[in-house]
Amino acid sequence: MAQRRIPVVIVAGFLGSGKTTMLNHLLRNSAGARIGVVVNDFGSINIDAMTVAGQVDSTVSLGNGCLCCAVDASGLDAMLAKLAGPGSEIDVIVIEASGLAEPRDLIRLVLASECDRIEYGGLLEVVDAAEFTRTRARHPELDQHLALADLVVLNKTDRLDAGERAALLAVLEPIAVGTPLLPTAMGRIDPELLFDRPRRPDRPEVPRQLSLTDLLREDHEECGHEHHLHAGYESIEFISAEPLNPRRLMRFLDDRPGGLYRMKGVVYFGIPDHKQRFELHTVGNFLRFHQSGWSPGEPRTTQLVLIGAGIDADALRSGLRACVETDPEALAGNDMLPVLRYARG
Ligand SMILES: Nc1nc2c(ncn2[C@@H]2O[C@H](COP(=O)(O)OP(=O)(O)OP(=O)(O)O)[C@@H](O)[C@H]2O)c(=O)[nH]1
Repeated sequence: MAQRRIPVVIVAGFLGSGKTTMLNHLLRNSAGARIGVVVNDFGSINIDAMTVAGQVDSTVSLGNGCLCCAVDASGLDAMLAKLAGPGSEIDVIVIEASGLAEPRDLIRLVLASECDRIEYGGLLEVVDAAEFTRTRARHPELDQHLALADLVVLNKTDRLDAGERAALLAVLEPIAVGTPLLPTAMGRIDPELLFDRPRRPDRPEVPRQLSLTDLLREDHEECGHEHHLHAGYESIEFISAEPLNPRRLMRFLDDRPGGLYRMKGVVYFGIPDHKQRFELHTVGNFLRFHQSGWSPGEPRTTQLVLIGAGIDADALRSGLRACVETDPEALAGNDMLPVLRYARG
């Protein structure tokens, strides 16, 4: 199977909105994923806490398999190539946009990258909920950033009461039309909203002593409960042994509700010439399919997980059930065109 490209997620947000706080949170709660973080200076990333294993030039190797590197926009492509180089063990690359460039320019840089081991993975805009009105007055371009974002992280909601929060959501919704708004405090987003837990069958987990990184995980710090990050999110599973109709699934995806932060899993379309396994991956508005072959003996089934807040589970399940094709013979190759627009090998 071809090596999967490494998704590159861009994190933007105005000064002090909480980008670094969120990155530190992701590094401490990476769920086994190896994260490459690109910042424009190391200053605020909590490197001490991550057991620094070594520093080479502008790259710091973190104890949990994550890498952190500092570049300006001109060095970005070279750094992406380095992070994603042959034998790279990085699962996801996160670029903190502050001081580097406008998010739009960064997206262009990533899309135009000559490195064929990466792919653009979406834009997260971090917003300081308490300062939103003042920030917007000083930086009217914030509206464009919000419109461009795939997921808006509404941080510092601890500083708002319920009425202020509702008023802010009412202002934001028409600016970021259809884009999921994710309220958080201290950037504590569930890492699985951004990337999958890696499966490393070649290296089974062996029992071991807790490392410093394990001990620093906020799960342990706060309540010792592994899955508390999922609290407040709802997770829905959908399984179908019958193939899905690609056009109907794309219509379902186009209309997915704003509270649906993440979808992941495998889709089986079963259309002649397109009988491959299509892995679906959405982060907010961002959507991508990865095509690959089925492993020997792997059942040809669609299996999806939907994660969100305030979502109507029954409506989503019945929406997906309506995508099941009862007459696959009626489908032709060109029914796959809407899917293939979002697909990579
Ligand atoms: N009350 C509160 N404070 C927060 C929250 N998130 C971050 N902070 C604080 O806000 C300040 C700025 O956070 P950073 O994470 O450094 O913000 P940033 O976007 O990386 O800032 P720059 O790198 O300067 O652009 C820090 O003092 C954080 O501790 C939150 O949800 N609630």
